[in-house]
Amino acid sequence: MTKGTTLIRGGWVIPMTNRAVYDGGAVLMKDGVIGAVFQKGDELPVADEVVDATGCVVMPGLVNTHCHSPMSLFRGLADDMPLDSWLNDHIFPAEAAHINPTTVRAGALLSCVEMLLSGTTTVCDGYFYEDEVAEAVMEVGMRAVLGHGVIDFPAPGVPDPSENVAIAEAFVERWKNRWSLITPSIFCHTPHTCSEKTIARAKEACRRLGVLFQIHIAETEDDVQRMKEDRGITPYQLLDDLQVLDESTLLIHNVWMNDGDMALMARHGTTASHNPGSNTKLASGVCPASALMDQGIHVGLGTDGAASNNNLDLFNEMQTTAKLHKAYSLDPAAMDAWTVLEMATIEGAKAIGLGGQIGSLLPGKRGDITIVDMNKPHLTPVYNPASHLVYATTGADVRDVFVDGKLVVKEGNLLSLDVQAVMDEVSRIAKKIE
Ligand SMILES: CSC[C@H]1O[C@@H](n2cnc3c(O)ncnc32)[C@H](O)[C@@H]1O
Ligand SMILES: [Zn+2]
Repeated sequence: MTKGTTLIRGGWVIPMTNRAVYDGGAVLMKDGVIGAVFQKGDELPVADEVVDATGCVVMPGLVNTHCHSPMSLFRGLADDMPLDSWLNDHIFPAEAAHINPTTVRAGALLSCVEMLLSGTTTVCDGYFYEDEVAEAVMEVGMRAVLGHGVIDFPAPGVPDPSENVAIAEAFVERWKNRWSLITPSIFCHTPHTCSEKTIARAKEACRRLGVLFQIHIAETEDDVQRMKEDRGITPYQLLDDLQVLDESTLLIHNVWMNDGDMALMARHGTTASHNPGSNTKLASGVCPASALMDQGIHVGLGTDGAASNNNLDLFNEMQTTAKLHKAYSLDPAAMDAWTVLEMATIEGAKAIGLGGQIGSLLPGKRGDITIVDMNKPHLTPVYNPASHLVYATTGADVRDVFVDGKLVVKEGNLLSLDVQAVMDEVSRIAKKIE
């Protein structure tokens, strides 16, 4: 099923343009774009294709605001340890030994398959050999913001760090107008592993090319302590001094921050990615996501890579988000289901610069739609579909997925490629890694 007109009818339509559920509603797509959303009783148009979504939720495709898609290669390789040893003793050595264009492509394909099958239609990614990630994204048929990695030591595909920003810039030039579903970007690793000069040059390139700048920040207490000891400022003050904070900068993690840091983000319109699965597994801490949103900051949800999560299921991430913040604040009303659903859809889309294109079923936006089957024992009965999406659904409940109006997952099966072959290739590579 490709473009033309498609009518998805029946079920609970949750457009995320407001906090409404249209029981027995319908959605019309025309030429890959949302044409109209109907409520029960509205006269429905004739369409080329009709999808019966009775017993299902029809919602915008989920938006994963932070991932390193090739890292599914390292899923389960190093668990139950803090970020510092996970990264320095296990992941960086594994990357130095095993990351090359072939392995990046295989890992990225596997991650894209996992994300699409679990209802995520857009991912904001960052890694090395990002051209290979882009090729994988195109092959599978997903939407993505892809950041080429920048770090001030030798990295996969970037043996000479003095060329890191130039290589990232060339990636952006190559992909800027290549395929409508791919938006290129530049990803600086952290304010510790990139010098002030590197960060400033990378952001200057992003401004000139009109693309998103991404950076991990304040992930652990030690990250912030070291910066305070070395320079007497917080990482946020550093980025402010370097004039990096604006609406096209996505700050990832934001765990150890103070009121002044939040005020800086709010003043500049800087956006945030909240990654509770990774932050809890690495015991990094809890991002003050509610306080950020109270300041008007757009906060999206991210899985981070599968090596620190260890899955890429945004339904799982939504549940973690809601429960973590309730337990942490001792307030059961904190992070209610609608707030979390907004983070996984419209707020995430805004956070990565795609708020005008995706994240809700507003007429004129691209046709990225996830259909979730509620006819399951663990989703019965249905009083409130929004509640089920956050507290009871898993990615395995996703039935159909459309990206840009094209059906890519049908009845739980990926249409674009052979999933077993993708899994086999990653298992083959993993034999050399262990
Ligand atoms: C330039 S981004 C790719 C780079 O980042 C590493 N990475 C993956 N997850 C994390 C994390 O949570 N904190 C810091 N760095 C991370 C990844 O291994 C790549 O080397
Ligand atoms: Zn990350």
